[in-house]
This record gives sequence, C-alpha cells and structure tokens, in this order.
Amino acid sequence: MSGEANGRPSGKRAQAGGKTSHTKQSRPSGRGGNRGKVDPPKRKAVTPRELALNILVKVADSGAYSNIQLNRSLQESGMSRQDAGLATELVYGTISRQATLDHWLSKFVSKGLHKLDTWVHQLLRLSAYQMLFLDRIPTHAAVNEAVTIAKRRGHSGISGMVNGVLRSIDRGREELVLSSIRAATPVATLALRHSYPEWLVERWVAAYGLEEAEAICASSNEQPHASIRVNTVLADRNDRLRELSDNGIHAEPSAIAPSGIVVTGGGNLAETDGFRQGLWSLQDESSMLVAEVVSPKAGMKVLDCCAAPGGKSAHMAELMDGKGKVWANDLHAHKRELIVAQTERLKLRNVEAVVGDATELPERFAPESMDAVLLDAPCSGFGVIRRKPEIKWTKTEGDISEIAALQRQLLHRVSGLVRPGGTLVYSTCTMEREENEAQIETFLREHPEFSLDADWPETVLSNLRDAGVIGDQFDGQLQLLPQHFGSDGFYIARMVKAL
Ligand SMILES: C[S@@+](CC[C@H](N)C(=O)[O-])C[C@H]1O[C@@H](n2cnc3c(N)ncnc32)[C@H](O)[C@@H]1O
Repeated sequence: MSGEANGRPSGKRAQAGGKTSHTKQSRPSGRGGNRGKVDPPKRKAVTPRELALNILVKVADSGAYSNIQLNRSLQESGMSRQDAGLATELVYGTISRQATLDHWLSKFVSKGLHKLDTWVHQLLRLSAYQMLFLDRIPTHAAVNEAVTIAKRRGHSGISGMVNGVLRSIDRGREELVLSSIRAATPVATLALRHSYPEWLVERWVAAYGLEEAEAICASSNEQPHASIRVNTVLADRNDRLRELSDNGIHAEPSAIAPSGIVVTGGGNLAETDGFRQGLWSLQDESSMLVAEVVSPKAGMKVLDCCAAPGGKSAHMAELMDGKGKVWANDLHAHKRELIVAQTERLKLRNVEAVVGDATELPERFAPESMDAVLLDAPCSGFGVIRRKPEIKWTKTEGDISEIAALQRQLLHRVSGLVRPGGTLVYSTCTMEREENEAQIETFLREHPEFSLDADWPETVLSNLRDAGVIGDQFDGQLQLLPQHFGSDGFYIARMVKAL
C-alpha cells in the first residue's frame, strides 16, 4: 500500500467516556430552488448521515472500499466542506469502532443484531457512534435524523425500534464507556475496547507486548494527519512552509521526513495550485522514509518493483534530481496510468512506467544491472488501518501467511537484479513480524550475499534517534509503529549485496 495521505479531516477522534472530537454538527446543505419559477423537480440534497449510511451499507454488503466509495460519493454530492468532513468522520469512525458499538448495541436490541437488515444495523451503529464517540453532535440531532431515515426506508415498527434503542443508549451512556469494558482475557478486553478482531490483537501482543499492542490499537483508531512531500527538483521546503502559512494553513516541517510537511486545516490539498503544478505530493510521512532509505544518487539505475500509484518512484526520481533512471513496475496495466500521471504532474522525466509481474522482472532486465532495487511489497496493510478501517474486519490470518509467501518469492526473484555493492530495500505498511523481520531473516539466510545495512542517511537516523525509535543497536531495519509519530505503520529494511 502506498501510504498516500487522503483528504480526511485531521484531528483526534474522541474516545467514549473521554471526548475530544473536533467534529461540528452538520446541517443539510439546503440548496433551495428559485422561488416563483417552475423548475424541474430537484433531487433532494443528501445529508452527511444519509451519505455515510449508504457507504456503510455498500461496504458491509459488497466489500466495497470505504475510501473509494467515499471519494466518489462526496464528489457527486457537491456537499460543503464541513458536511463532507462530518460524512467522512461518520464512515471511518463507525467502521473502525464497530465491535465496541455492537457490544453496546446488543444490550438494547432484544432480537439480536444479526437478525437486523444491514441498513438498520448500520444506522444504529452510525447513530450510536455519534452519541458515544463524537462531541458537539447533540443527541437529538443524531436520534431525530436516524428516526427520519428509518421512517423513509422502513416501516413505523423499525423507526420506533431505532428510536427506542437510541433513547436507551442515551439513558445508559454513563455506563457505556471504554474503561468499563471487561472481557474474559486481557487480549479480549483490548479487542473489545478498541474494536479489533481478537486474533489480530493476540498477534500484536505476542509481537510487541500488551502495552505497545494497546498503543497500536488506540493510535490506529485516530484520524491520520495530512502531510505533503515537497518536490525538491522544483521547490524548497522552507519556501513551501512560508507559503502555506501565508495562506492561513498550519504547516510544520515533518519530524521524520526531510522533505515532508505536516499540514492542518488545508482542506482538499489535491485541489490546490501547488499540487497541480507538481511542487509537492500528498504522502504519509512514514512512506516518505522509504525512498530516503534507498538514497539513490543522480545518474543511478533504480528499479521499483511494485510501484503503483508511483509515490516512491517519483520520490526516488526527485532525490536523483531528475538524472539517471527509475523503472517503475507494477502488475496491473491500469495502474500504469497512475504512475504516468504522477510523474508528468511532477515534471519528472527520468521515470519509465512498465507493467509486469515482479517475479518475471529477471526476464526483462539483465542480472545484476541495477544500482538499487526497491521492493515496496504488497502486504496486509495494518499500518494504514486509519485510512482503510475495514481491513480490520476483512483480512484474515490466512491472508498474512499467503501474502508472506508472495513477498518471499518476490524478494528472491528481484534480488538477482542488484549489482554487487548495490542496494536492496524491502518495505511494507504493516506491523506483522511474519511479513517483516521474519521475512528478512529468512531472506538473509537463503541469500548470504546480502547483509543488513545500517548506513542510512544521517538526516533520517538523527530524527529516529531523537524520537527514541532507534537506539545504538540499530542494524538497518526499522519498524515504525503508528504511535511513534502519528504516521502510518511501516517496516523498512536496507540491505547491501557483497562486492
Ligand atoms: C504497496 S503497493 C505499492 C505502492 C507504491 N510503491 C507507492 O509508493 O506508490 C503494492 C503494489 O504492488 C502491486 N503488485 C502486487 N503484486 C505484484 C506483483 N506480483 N508484481 C508487481 N506488482 C505487484 C500492486 O498492484 C500494488 O500497486
């Protein structure tokens, strides 16, 4: 996964029983017609809650991706920025918190949640989410609109039931707090409190211990912050920082990525001149570290094996000052367009987008012909749960083993393309040891010509040291957890091939 930042509103999500949300109450967009004229009947503007409900039902029924559905629906709706912010918060928050919400809802739905129609179940979750996790949404607003929607979609029995359940939740809210949730085991308690499948929490506890696992869970429920990567071929980070501030946008240099800027309150950053002119790209800060760790130099030959949508290929081409060559390969032909669009926007002429299975790259390129090879592998993606919360519920343990087997094959195949003395960087946006440290351990055992390389750029190492994320024992591999910097969970290993 790319770790590209999306346009979600920034800020912390509230915790039930300790609210800190910044979300404001929404109003229907209220676009009226011209009175006096006979206009064709207009479609009633969709409200943020209706839009959110439609998306939740689609995600639940057909496994649609929430971020893709949301972007599409928001574009079609023409909603105000504030309403779009609310709809976005409702979709991501409701999906993310669904296990906790169901735990509480099940106390009040006597016939059992599993017997409800999908839309009724999602409507209850959506409404309970507003009541128990968001500030500034008055209970009557959440309940009244839920009842109105239920009346429109169902019969009076359903709207009465929705009303009754939500009123009970309101009356019982003192007890519906995360800290009072207790289950049979510490893992089960964490899973229910933070709303994750138990098997996943169990893996994190085994890998990182109870405390770190809880921090992963809590931090992955937060809203991601927006960050941009300055295109250093065309622009300077300090100039961009000044320009953003002059436009009233809060902007700070990234604490980890040398060309990154963390932006708050910038609206849809993809709809700005700076983006269109290629002065910067939207990218998560952890994801920005990957190309920095490859550290390609002008004139080098670099292969990005799994490249779409092209964020890291473009970043490497920028670090090479547009000189040398980056081959950006991806399995899917339709994704080639994304890479091309990105490099054209950034005015980078040293990237060639190619299509193919990375396991077949040794048939396309000569052995040992690359100065650097990046394998930003397909992975389970748990480092980006904040951007795609449904993966909590759709991924299985079997998926992890399956993807780890593919990663192992990919690593083996592409490693032969690295020249002696050249660099191989492997990265994923997940925290699973099986896909990360264990994967690299196996690779190094099977490929003794490679070794881990701790010689990372000092600009990156000093930031990681200052934050206490790495110590004196740094060996060339890094597991960034979402709680470290509030950026995506990422694993990066840099290896060098013996001369
Ligand atoms: C983690 S994403 C890459 C993100 C990209 N590096 C970026 O920063 O924008 C993984 C990519 O691997 C591609 N992929 C999956 N299996 C592949 C294979 N066998 N060969 C090549 N690409 C593959 C997917 O299409 C997906 O675009």
